[in-house]
Amino acid sequence: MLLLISPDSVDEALDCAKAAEHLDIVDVKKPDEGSLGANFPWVIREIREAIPADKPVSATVGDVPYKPGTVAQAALGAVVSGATYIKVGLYGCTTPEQAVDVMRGVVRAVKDYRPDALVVASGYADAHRIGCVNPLALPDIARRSGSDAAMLDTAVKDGTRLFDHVPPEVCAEFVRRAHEAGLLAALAGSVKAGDLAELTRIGTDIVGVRGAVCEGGDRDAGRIRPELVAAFRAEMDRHAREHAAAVSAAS
Ligand SMILES: O=C[C@H](O)COP(=O)(O)O
Repeated sequence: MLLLISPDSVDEALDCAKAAEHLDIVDVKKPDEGSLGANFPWVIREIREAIPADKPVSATVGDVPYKPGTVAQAALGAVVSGATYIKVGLYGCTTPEQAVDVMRGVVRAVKDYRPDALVVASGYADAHRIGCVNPLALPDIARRSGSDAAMLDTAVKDGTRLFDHVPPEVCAEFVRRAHEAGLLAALAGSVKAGDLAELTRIGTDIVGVRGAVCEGGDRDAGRIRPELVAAFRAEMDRHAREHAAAVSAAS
């Protein structure tokens, strides 16, 4: 499982860089503009320059409306700025057809510019609170649009978590559908170290985290701490070892 960490500024990304050996993807966002709020192009560029070249930079394009042209242009901005994971939060899409429309535009805009960049179609575990597409529709939306990954995060950061809205067995079905479609499955939403056993067991490819690696567990007032990133990674590695041992004992 890969660890994606979301700094909100160049300063925080520099703290991520201090823990670079413990993380896999640096995800640029602007949390004060929403769960998948988009940051400025120059921030993406500066963060790309600040972190080791072997660590991919991801950028969120926003909690987007159903405006395929606008979103495709924003996604191009993210990839031109140096991100190679382009994450789109399908906030304003109320049907899978609308979501596929948006993501097809993004895939074309991104891959015409940089064919090796990965496009991530993100829905929300708490979709019922905001009226957007159902979490389990995401793998098919990602497949139909030519995206590379399906993701879930939470839209409302009020302390409720991924598993509060989409229980582990439903997340397992999400991962199963994503893999069946040949996609990566990414999960986030106030994930804590205590969720890692389940996330590992169900075969999650990427776990996205912010609050759990911020001081005081506070994604807004706290700042990402390198030692918390290292501790979270140690827990991930422990669960990976335990899971591998259990699988081999059962076979
Ligand atoms: O993509 C990951 C998100 O930034 C997760 O943030 P969170 O762990 O604070 O919900």
